[in-house]
Amino acid sequence: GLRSLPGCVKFHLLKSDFIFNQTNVASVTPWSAPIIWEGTFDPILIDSIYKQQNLTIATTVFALGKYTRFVKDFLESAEQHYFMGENRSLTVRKVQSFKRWQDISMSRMEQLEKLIENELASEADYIFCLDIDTKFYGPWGVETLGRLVGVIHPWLFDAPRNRFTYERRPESQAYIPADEGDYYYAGAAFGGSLEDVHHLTKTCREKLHIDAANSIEAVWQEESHLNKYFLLNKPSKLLSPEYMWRDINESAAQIKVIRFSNVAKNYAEVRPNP
Ligand SMILES: CC(=O)N[C@H]1[C@@H](OP(=O)(O)OP(=O)(O)OC[C@H]2O[C@@H](n3ccc(=O)[nH]c3=O)[C@H](O)[C@@H]2O)O[C@H](CO)[C@H](O)[C@@H]1O
Ligand SMILES: [Mn+2]
Repeated sequence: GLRSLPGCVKFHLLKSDFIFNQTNVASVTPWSAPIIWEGTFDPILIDSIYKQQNLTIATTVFALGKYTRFVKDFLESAEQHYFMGENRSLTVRKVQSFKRWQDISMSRMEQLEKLIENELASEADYIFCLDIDTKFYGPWGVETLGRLVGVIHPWLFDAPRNRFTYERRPESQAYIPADEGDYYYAGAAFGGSLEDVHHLTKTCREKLHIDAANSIEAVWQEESHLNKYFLLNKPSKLLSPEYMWRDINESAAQIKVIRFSNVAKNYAEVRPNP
């Protein structure tokens, strides 16, 4: 039997298949936040834990101009894969639009900040803010919930840090120096508690306004500011690129399941400006 020695740690080996499925990807950040990949969680167990909490999850998408064409597939695929089997309701509202797609994309931060303040903070427990030129192909469930959640960008998940497309001009509020940064996060999906996402959107809105006043626009608009925010405010959970993939027809060895993906689009045709 085991002798109990002073200062001796007993290891309990809890062996279960799903823990050992995924071997070639990091499933934890250097600040000890989980990175969610297929095989790092038991969907049935985690469902049963969250079921008892009776949570409400708000999800926002913007569809302005020709991007309304993406709404149908987004919603129909969400019905099938996004928090499967739960009650849903849909609210549509008019928002201000802009002439440049960059302004539409960036303005989401301020619109979200106000929407959370005025309504969602009292109505939901968690929120996800997603791009509309997207579609669900696999399960997205309670394993994604956390205080502050970022998604690793599908183009840069296996790239070295020096290739990350952070804003590199010190004049911008989104500036990240060459030797800093943890991951490159997608602008197309982020989430968390209403309080944390409110702080995120408020901070990004403030920084976007300062940049605008200084006549500088970050290289990837609000995505650059989101990356700066996540550098200074570490996400409590990261989602792997399974949760924001490039295109359904592309593959990578690390991606066992595509859950949510960009839809291929003709940029010149769908956007109001280059
Ligand atoms: C995969 C990913 O991380 N995508 C990001 C990337 O390019 P994307 O090419 O994904 O940007 P995009 O053209 O999808 O625009 C972002 C979003 O703005 C909305 N929209 C845009 C234009 C328009 O005419 N009507 C409209 O409704 C719509 O919700 C769209 O999903 O960089 C953008 C900022 O540079 C955003 O951070 C996107 O989230
Ligand atoms: Mn997009």
